[in-house]
Amino acid sequence: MKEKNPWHTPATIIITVIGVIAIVALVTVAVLQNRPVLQKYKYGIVLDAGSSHTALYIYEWPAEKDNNTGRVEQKYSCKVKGKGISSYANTPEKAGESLNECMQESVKQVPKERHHETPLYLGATAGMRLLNLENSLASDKVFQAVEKALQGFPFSFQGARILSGQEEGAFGWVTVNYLDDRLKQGLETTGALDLGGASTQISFVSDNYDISESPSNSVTFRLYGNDYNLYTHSFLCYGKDQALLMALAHQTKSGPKTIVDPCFHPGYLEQKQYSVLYDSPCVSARKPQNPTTTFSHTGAGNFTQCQDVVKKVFNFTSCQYSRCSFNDVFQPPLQGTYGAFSAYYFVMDFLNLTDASTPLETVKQKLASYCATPWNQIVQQHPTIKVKYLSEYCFSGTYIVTLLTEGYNFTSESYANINFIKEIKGSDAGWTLGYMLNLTNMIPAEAPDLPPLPHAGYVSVVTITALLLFVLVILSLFCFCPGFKKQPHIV
Ligand SMILES: O=P(O)(O)OP(=O)(O)OP(=O)(O)OC[C@H]1O[C@@H](n2cnc3c(O)ncnc32)[C@H](O)[C@@H]1O
Ligand SMILES: [Ca+2]
Repeated sequence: MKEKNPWHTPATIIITVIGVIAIVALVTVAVLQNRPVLQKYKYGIVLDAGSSHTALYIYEWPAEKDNNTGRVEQKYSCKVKGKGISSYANTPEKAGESLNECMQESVKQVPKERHHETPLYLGATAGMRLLNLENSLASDKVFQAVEKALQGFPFSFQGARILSGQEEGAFGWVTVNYLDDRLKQGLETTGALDLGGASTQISFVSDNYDISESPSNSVTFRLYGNDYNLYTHSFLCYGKDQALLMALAHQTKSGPKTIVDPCFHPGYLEQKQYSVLYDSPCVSARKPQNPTTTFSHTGAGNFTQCQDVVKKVFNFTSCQYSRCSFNDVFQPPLQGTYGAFSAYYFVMDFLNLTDASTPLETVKQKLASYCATPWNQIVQQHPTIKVKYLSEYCFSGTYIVTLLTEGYNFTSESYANINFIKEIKGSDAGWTLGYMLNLTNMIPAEAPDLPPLPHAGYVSVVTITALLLFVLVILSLFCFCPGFKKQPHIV
């Protein structure tokens, strides 16, 4: 006699098969219905026409989610060869031509079917601000040439313009906090420090400060349901190239034939032209009366003396507000952490000083020893680095430390809150992303309604519930239907 398995009745087999089919069907429908839609992307292009060079960035985001949950990421970047567009004041057509190579590459990078709907923006910063101050006709011509060149590409060109200093500072802050996911999550924000060639920006949220004390330094945002009261200031002429010109102008007031500059390495010697040095609105007013045509620029390599020279480019004597940074500019108390990018990063990275755990005192000691290193030794140690950059790292490092401590009032303690960064999660830190997010209304004022569960959680809950229901049905059949009870079958 063989006991037959009581589950092997036609009824249980049919119920089991139907049950399994039902569960598979239920889970499949739920997963398909709620699966993220096949990823199609949209694109936006921003040209950052800086004082020293132009860079192109292509951003990409999932097509279905452009106004709430989708992340915008940098897909591609291209460094335009040559100098910034403001350097083409005398040959404006060349400013337009200079953009062709990167633009042609963008045509390949963005899928063809998206070309016509991809917005293209050009924002110019301090180089064009200075050219506009000096010669507005020349700056208009440069813009005309650039616009003509950009209109020749298949994208949706949205115009070329000069950003105000407030915009440049505020959009840099938006970029850093967007990439760090601080805005969407309503987390404490991080400040943004941007050091360009011709201007520098500081932007941060400081609680309990009175906006009305200096309304021009205040920008208010409502992003993802949170209000932000941002302090921002852009110092024209305080980018590292113009600051160097100002420091040299201080040392050549009397029009000497030779200067011994503590911000350059011992043994450094270069003949420089007065006409080139004073060819900028940041210094032109200080031009000596009867200078020789050239002067010998020699180095002494002394950090402390270099700091004294650098301090002379700041004016600390007057402040009409409750507190100031420098040049009679209001600045509320520093607060929180800061991301320092562009030249802050390039310079501190070269000097191996980007580690946030390096104390300010150590930074100064390392700079002092770097500045004191003879020029021929520096050149030998770094054969691949552009000589112009190489010769200026001592000045630039000293300028950065002086700007942060004497200018913005960072102390040994608060200096530890500065992170020197180039990019965040693969996207470069800078104003361009924030500018595009703003112009495409990609950051909503109110928090988007998100589904209560993430997709994976939703699928798990549906699967587990279906399984539980199935087990429950089988158990109840087993308990309450007599035909399902275990019975010996006599064969
Ligand atoms: O914001 P503005 O003032 O318009 O200027 P920019 O946008 O052209 O300025 P960048 O941040 O691109 O660069 C800032 C400065 O850093 C310089 N720079 C770029 N790469 C560098 C490197 O690797 N080492 C040293 N300096 C560098 C560059 O020449 C500028 O003087
Ligand atoms: Ca810049």
